[in-house]
Amino acid sequence: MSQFSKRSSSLSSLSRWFFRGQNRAQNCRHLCRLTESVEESWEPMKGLVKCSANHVPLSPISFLERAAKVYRDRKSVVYGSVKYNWGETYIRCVKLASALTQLGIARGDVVASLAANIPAMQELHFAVPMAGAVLCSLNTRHDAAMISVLLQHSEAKIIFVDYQLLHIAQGALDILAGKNTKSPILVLIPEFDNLSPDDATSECYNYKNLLDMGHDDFVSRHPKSEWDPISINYTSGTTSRPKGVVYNHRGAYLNALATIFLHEMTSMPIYLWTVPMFHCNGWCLIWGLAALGGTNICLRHVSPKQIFDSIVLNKVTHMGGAPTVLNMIINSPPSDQRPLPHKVEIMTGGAPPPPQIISKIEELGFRVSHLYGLTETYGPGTSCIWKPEWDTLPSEKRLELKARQGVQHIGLEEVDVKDSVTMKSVPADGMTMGEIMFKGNTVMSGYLKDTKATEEAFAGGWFRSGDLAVKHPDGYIEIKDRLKDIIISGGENISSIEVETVLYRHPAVVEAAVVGRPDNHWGQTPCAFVKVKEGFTLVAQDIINYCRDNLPHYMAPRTVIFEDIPKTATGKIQKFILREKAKALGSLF
Ligand SMILES: Nc1ncnc2c1ncn2[C@@H]1O[C@H](COP(=O)(O)OP(=O)(O)OP(=O)(O)O)[C@@H](O)[C@H]1O
Repeated sequence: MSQFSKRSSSLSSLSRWFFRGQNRAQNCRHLCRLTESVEESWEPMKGLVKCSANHVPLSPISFLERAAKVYRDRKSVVYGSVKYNWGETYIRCVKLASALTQLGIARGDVVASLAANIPAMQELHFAVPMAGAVLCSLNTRHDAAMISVLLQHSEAKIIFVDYQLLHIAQGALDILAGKNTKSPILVLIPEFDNLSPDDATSECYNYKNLLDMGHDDFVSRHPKSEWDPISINYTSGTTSRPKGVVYNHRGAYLNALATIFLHEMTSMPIYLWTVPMFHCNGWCLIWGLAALGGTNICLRHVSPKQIFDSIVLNKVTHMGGAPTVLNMIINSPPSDQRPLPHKVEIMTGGAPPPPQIISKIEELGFRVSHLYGLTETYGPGTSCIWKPEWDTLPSEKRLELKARQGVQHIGLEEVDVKDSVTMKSVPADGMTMGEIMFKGNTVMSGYLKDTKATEEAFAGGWFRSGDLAVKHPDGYIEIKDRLKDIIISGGENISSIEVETVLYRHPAVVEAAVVGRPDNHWGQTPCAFVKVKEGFTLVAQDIINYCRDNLPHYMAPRTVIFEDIPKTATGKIQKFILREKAKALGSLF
């Protein structure tokens, strides 16, 4: 029986899971040797030539170069009154790349950014690789201490800083100076190319100067190999300290194309940025939009009113957002909402979307697609591909199907749910749990400077996600929990996602999260954190009774805490904070 079959796991089997990891590094090294010997024995057919005519390392840089010709006069970016077309964006990127090389940036150097969803972020995604360098876009919610750690770890030579985040970056550089560590050069990004007097007198470089410095005949440094790194993305830090995930040009190219397919985008879409551009390079869509000559609509601050206004004003066709963004839209006051002039495709992912949220956002005129992935898979890795025959099913069944994480996208070779010890696929019975594993060209190159973590992640020749799921008879996967989030009570596995789904059905609940509270008798008991809708009053017993009416009793929360729920900048609930709070309560029994 699988280690994670629904009602049979115990705490000891969970720890076995971790300890088997020690053998994984060995498996991984064995696998690499096998691969080498296969390549040695291959002989090419006579007369075939691999040359520049038929082989170019894949890189998203080529999307921009083509867009500058094919979509030259189409808008590439809109940010309030700032508008550039693809011809202008291309020239700006060439000049910026040229300026970076003048500042001494060489192939493989790291250039960091700390900025909101503004046009400079789009430009840096092309200009930095065009200078042969590696972009490290940092989470805008980090504090100075964390930014200093990430700058030191990535060894960034330059950091581009949004003027609104200057104090954070400056604080980080002060910390580095205090440690006698070499600081990166700071380049200030003002709100507009016209500098304010304050910006002009600042001692650091600024974005405008750099553009002026750059030459428009600079020849881009395309990658020598498509395996060359293009970006470093630190994970969200939802469960632990952020890890530096390295992407290469080939993976970025393929995932950008796969993601535009997932969004069902056709030529020249209009995309509203509510997904942070720093998160997995905007799920690789910054590059993907260039492939289609799309328009990037930038918003500095995301609010439901701005989203609705922008959709109407800019004729937005597509947008993306974590389930928390969707939840924010549906719970916004009617005065902030506007009737949608057309169907807007909205891609959600990053956390499990409760079916109730999907239902309500669709009532507002959006069409939801659901994707799943990790920073390690360049963002999107699977999608719940919709089948037309499902359209006529009862609403509850349709939502249940759409909340599943689905199947691999075209950029990946395989996604499977496996027993993490035996590496056997779990049966497609919708019941037996295993770990989601990935294989293919859109899996990270590895963790920066962390060989041990990289080997463990790839042990057995698959990338191990740490997410627990079941596989349904139609091959679609459904996440039950993160390995670190599953609650084990009296030897039973409790999926926090299943309990949360029931909580979201309660008419007075806006947001909910469930974690394990340590318990002397049961090991853990479910503890729910609940945010109640304005105008409603609930007591803990209301929630407990509701869950007991809709779930097996052992899954119902024993503790309920009413409060706001902490989230990361990418919209993920910070369960580690909630776990600390639950732990501080002590044992219930
Ligand atoms: N559609 C989805 N449904 C359920 N969970 C999802 C979905 N999309 C993403 N996730 C969750 O998000 C995780 C990936 O998050 P990400 O790579 O952004 O950083 P993180 O894992 O939260 O950070 P850290 O590893 O530092 O804790 C997945 O492993 C999964 O648990």
